[in-house]
Amino acid sequence: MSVKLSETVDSASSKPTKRKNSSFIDFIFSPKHKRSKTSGAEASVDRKMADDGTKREGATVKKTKPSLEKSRKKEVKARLNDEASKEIRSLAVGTLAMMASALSNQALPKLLGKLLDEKSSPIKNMTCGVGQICSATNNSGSASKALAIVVIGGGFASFLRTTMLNRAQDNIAQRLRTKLFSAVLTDRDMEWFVSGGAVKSGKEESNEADAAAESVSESSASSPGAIGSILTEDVNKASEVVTTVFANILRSCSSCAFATYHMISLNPSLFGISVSIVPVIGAAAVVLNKFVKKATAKQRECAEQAAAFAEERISHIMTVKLANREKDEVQKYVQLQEKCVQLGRKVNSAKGVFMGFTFAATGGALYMVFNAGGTAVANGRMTSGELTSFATYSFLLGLGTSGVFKAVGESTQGLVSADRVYSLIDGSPDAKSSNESLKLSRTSDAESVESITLQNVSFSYKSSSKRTVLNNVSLKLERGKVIALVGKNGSGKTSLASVIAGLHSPQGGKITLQPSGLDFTELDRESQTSLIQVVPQHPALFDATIKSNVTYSNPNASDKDIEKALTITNCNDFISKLDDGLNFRVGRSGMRLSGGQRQRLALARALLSEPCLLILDEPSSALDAEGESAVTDAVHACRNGDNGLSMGLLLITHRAPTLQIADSIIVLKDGEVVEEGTYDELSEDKGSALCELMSELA
Ligand SMILES: Nc1ncnc2c1ncn2[C@@H]1O[C@H](COP(=O)(O)OP(=O)(O)OP(=O)(O)O)[C@@H](O)[C@H]1O
Repeated sequence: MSVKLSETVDSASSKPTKRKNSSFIDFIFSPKHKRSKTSGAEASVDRKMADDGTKREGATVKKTKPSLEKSRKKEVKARLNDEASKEIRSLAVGTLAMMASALSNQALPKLLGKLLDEKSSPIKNMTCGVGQICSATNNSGSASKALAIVVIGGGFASFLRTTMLNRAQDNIAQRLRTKLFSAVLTDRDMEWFVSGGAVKSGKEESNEADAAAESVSESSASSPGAIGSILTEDVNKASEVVTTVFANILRSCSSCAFATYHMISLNPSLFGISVSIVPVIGAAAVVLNKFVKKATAKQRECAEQAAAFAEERISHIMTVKLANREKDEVQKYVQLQEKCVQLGRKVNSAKGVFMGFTFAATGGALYMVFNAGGTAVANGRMTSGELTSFATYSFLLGLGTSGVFKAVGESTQGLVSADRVYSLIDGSPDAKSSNESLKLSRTSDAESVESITLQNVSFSYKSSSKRTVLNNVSLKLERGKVIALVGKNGSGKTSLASVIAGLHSPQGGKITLQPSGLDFTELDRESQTSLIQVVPQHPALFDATIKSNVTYSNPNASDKDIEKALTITNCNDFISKLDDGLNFRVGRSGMRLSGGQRQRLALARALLSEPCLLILDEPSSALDAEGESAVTDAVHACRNGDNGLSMGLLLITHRAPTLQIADSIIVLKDGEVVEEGTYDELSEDKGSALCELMSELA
């Protein structure tokens, strides 16, 4: 059998591939405007350090030391810079346009002052001819013309700034979303999804949670609601950091610089008075920034919990309604929302205090400026137009200063979000790298597999690793043979099926392909799914047409193949009665079909990929009639494979008629195989584990 290394799916593509020596945002965030030098190697060391000292299973990071927080921050910034560098053209045009619009804003006060002086002293701008006939010189319209140019130019620059920066932001957000979605879908094993992704970060935070929050699953990190919240809100905030927020900081800084220059050139002593408030506002901003950062992290976590809660209740709406718990659930959701709102209020109050404080301080400074400036005008040291210009520049300086602080606050929030995004992208270090996987050729290698053998397979779930769910399980699954797997509830049947299908990796023993002896767990997912298909007890269908649901396992299947799979599974009968036939939309989770019809379609889907082994988890008793014939169809398909290529069938069942058609029965008890034999052999021995089990179930 020829085996080649898989074409590597670059799982690392979701991780930073290069680091820039200097960064947009280091300039902004570095306290002394010190550029961070983060090489790829440094970044990986950073990540290792972070991994060593932090609990980073899944989506969350538990910070233990300030230094780690620093290195993580550095890494997040470097990765955002990588993203920004891909949008350099839009960012450059947008930033230049923003600077141009800032310049036009700066020119306005001077031109307005000039216009005021021209209008208030028209005589200065008049030329008087012989006979004292005076007329306004061309000079009187110069301020108006310049104003018109500045206003139109400024408008165009604003248009350019908005479109280019938003374009860059949308592109970055789109790439982050794609990476994140791809990481979640491809890099995570089933364990991550079923165990909730992670132990939540910051126990100290959950201690503060109120009763409602505590009642919500602590492990919501991998819930669709939580992931959805990160995909939308956090990605938006993260992409803003290197686009609009960065440009806002630049604009505000340049605004401050220009205003300062003009104010000094107009009246240096007045400038001294007006900037006396800056250190006070700066100190307030530093305090605020620290608080906002902490509160934002808590707020985002709370939003994630609420989203996970809502998503779970909506997806299990039937259970909620059957238990008549709608009002209770709404109440819990309200409590969660209240908790989030309270955290949001803290952030908003802090911002409000800062804005109010800034307003009062700026107002005070303006009062002092006008007081001293009025005297200067009265003494003829300044014109009223110059004072107006000065006051407007003071206003712009205040606006610029608060703009810088506001943008720094936003970037702090954005970095918190970016950290959440990258933590989810990076994921669990246990996820199998596709680089290490083997790929089977579908046509030759997969078809040559005659059986799949389990030798002393042991397995525990990582979330409860001390409990052995499967213990030294050995069995052989051959093409053309039907094996029935029986056992009490919780004996490990579904877990065994998941391990065989490659959804979970066993901690002990081996699963090998015969006759090649290849290790099944070493294969990539594509090869694994080409060999083994599972039809679960409650198969999931997507809200799409019957055809796209059936071809989900093999999108390239021909119409002939689809027709054949539907015929084998006896789907044609009910499909022909539907208005749109194969194009009938099955509704969310296939709810527009009966349980048995869903089971049949799932069976057709599994057969369409022509596996070596099919695992069928029998439907529950409520679906008995339909389920039974679906099982019969599966048995038929197993024994009468195409081109003489039959398939193995592992049936998880309890029903006697199914047991009778099986070639062999395996009885599982507490994760161990306690009995194996034909139905006749095992049912003859009244003391057998099978008889004991059947009498218990009767
Ligand atoms: N995701 C999980 N994390 C931790 N433990 C789990 C998980 N899933 C199942 N278990 C545990 O593993 C054991 C075997 O469960 P499994 O679902 O395989 O049993 P089963 O034989 O299929 O049961 P049933 O007949 O009720 O479907 C159970 O004790 C169960 O509590």
